[in-house]
Amino acid sequence: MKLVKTRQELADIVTQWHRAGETIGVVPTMGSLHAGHLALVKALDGKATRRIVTIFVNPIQFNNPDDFHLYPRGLEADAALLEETGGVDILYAPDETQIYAPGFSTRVVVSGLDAMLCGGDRPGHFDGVATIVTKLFMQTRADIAAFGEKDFQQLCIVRRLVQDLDLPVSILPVPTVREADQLALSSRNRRLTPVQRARAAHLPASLHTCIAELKAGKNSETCLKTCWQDLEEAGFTVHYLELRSSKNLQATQPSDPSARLFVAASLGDVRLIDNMPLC
Ligand SMILES: Nc1ncnc2c1ncn2[C@@H]1O[C@H](COP(=O)(O)OP(=O)(O)OP(=O)(O)O)[C@@H](O)[C@H]1O
Ligand SMILES: CC(C)(CO)[C@@H](O)C(=O)[O-]
Ligand code: BAL
Repeated sequence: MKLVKTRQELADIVTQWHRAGETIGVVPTMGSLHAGHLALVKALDGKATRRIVTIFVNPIQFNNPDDFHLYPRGLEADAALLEETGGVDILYAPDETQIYAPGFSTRVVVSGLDAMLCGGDRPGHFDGVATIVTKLFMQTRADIAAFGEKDFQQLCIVRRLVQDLDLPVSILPVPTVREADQLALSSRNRRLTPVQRARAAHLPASLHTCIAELKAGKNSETCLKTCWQDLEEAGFTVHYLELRSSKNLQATQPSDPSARLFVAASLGDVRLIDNMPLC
């Protein structure tokens, strides 16, 4: 695996790959890699002949400066994990100068999908995500890109932007990888204290309970209210808990086969998200 830090070096390599008829797969990340990220790399097996993992903690997608400064970072450990796992040709870890030149003022806005759920309590977040993802697609010239279903709204927004801008990349969704207690793996989990980490298991457990009740035909407003209260009793501050369609993220009913339960909730200043389908 080669560590590449400049967009010029990356451009030289991907140009050669394209000339040689290689298919390029990319996994965009913000680092502090875990088994969820490795599952995205693995999902490219048989779909790309060359694989790039990008690591860039993108300042413009953070609405909260503390969240940006406290975001876990560790390039050496990330590089070692990828090297040990194998199958990655390039780790692209640019600094800010390679991404946002002085005077940078363009934003990619996927309107509609960006205002709800995480877009509601992280204003501007998805403009930052759509902008960096578009830039990473251009810089890596990827044919295929893997994204996790843990960040389901992000996945929907990336699909929309690829379709709307005719970008020549296909999007590969990858199911959420979970810990033994069902907590979704996330880089931010590292910021939880041991007590918070133990409590965090309430998040997937409450979603499972809520889904079982919805499927049993109980009133959906009551189920969501009870689930919200359960989470608050477990120490969470709940930002949203909503039933939405996986297809278009619009509000929906439990009888909709595409219905999915979405949650964002914080323990202290660590904000966690999760989502699960009803079917
Ligand atoms: N548990 C997981 N299972 C599958 N994919 C995941 C998981 N966690 C993250 N991903 C995916 O990895 C990619 C990079 O995400 P990112 O680097 O932000 O990691 P993260 O663990 O989601 O961190 P955080 O949510 O704390 O920012 C995204 O496509 C994301 O959906
Ligand atoms: C897609 C992404 C790498 C863009 O910064 C980020 O939002 C993430 O890690 O999910
Ligand atoms: N995993 C999504 C990136 C973020 O929370 O900013």
